[in-house]
Formats: sequence, C-alpha cells, structure tokens
Amino acid sequence: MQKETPTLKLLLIGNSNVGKSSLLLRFTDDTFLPQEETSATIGVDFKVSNMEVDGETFKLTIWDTAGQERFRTLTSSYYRGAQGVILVYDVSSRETFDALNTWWNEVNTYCSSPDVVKMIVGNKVDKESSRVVTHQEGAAFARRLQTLFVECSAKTKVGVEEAFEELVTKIIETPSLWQKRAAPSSTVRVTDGQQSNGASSCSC
Ligand SMILES: Nc1nc2c(ncn2[C@@H]2O[C@H](COP(=O)(O)OP(=O)(O)OP(=O)(O)O)[C@@H](O)[C@H]2O)c(=O)[nH]1
Repeated sequence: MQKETPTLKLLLIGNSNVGKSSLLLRFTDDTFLPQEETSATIGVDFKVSNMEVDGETFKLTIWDTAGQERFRTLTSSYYRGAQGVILVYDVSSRETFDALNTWWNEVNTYCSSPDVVKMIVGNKVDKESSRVVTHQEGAAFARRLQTLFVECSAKTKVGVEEAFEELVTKIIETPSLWQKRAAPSSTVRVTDGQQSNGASSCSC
C-alpha cells in the first residue's frame, strides 16, 4: 500500500500590507508582484506546496489570512488544525511590529496546543533605509516569546525559503503535531462532523 504524504497546515497572520500574500507567492511561485498588482486579501486564501525534508515529502497547505479587520471572518476556523503559525510584521513599520502583541494573543486564544510552532517574521528588509525595527529588537521579542525568528524580503527573496524550511523542520521535530498513531486502514474517524481517515492531524 502506498504511504500517504503527510500534510501540514501553516498559517500567515499579521497586519494588512506587511507582505503575507507576497511571502506566500514568493515561496510557492518564486514571484513578486509590484505594488499596483497586489490587492488586500479578503477572508482567506491558500496555496499548496510540497517540501522535502530528509528524503521525506511533506505537503504544505499554507493559509494566507486577511490583515484588515473588516475582511477577517471565521477566525477560529483559520486556526483549526494548524501546526505552524507565521506572525509577520514589516521592518519599516513600527505599528505592525507593535501589533504582534495582539496577533500573539489571537494565536493563543485559538491555538490551544502549546506544541504549535510559531515563527516571527520581519519582512521587507530590502527597505533598509526606511527600517525602523532593528534586527536586535525583533530577535529579542521572539526570544521573550520563545518563538523562531527570521528576517526576510518577499521582494528580493532573501530569507523566504529559509523561513519556511526552519518552520517545517521544527514541526517535523515535534512528532505530536503531525504523526497520528497508525490507525487500522479500515478505520474511519469522524472529526468535527467531517469524515477523516486519520491521515492528517489537528493540533489547535
Ligand atoms: N519593498 C517590499 N515591498 C513588499 C515586500 N513584500 C510585500 N511588499 C509590498 O507590500 C504591499 C503589501 O503586500 P501584500 O503581500 O499584499 O500584504 P498582505 O500582508 O498580504 O496584506 P493583506 O492582504 O491586506 O493582509 C504590496 O505593495 C507589496 O508589493 C517586500 O519584501 N519588500
């Protein structure tokens, strides 16, 4: 019998305009859209990508959520089943960095499992001349919250792949997040009203 590809759910959150959709597009399609071609995310969007780690393929479903409050609906359902959450800010905007406290509280409200891997990402490092949040500040904040921390640029590509790789590697190092004890193949479980064959896991 063919082995099922483990599926991981990752979530991008953070203020509007910090570059969540751009990070996702850079990671999945290696593309960056200029300002005039981008638009605010409405509700939620997601893309699927495969990643190989130590010879094993993982299927990533990466959810891009709206930063604008008026476009955020069904918040708790975004988080359901997520194994990794990326909290994004813009290094050239103090307001987006300060808002991480609010995003952090939201994660802790909706992700009850302490195992869910969180990563803080400072985006737009290409805008070095208008940077207002230093690398040290970002790193210190992440250290205080005991999360992973990466700076990157969706525009220049710097750090983007590394961010996703580090997050996924950390998730894989936490088997409780993605491995289900092998259920007999004939077993069908019912979760949240939906049928599931026990292939993927839910942590939140
Ligand atoms: N210079 C620079 N601009 C970026 C970068 N990433 C995104 N942008 C720009 O920032 C703007 C917002 O990017 P989005 O990816 O739409 O931001 P978002 O966080 O998804 O916004 P919402 O969908 O409203 O939550 C766009 O004009 C992007 O082109 C980056 O790394 N560097």
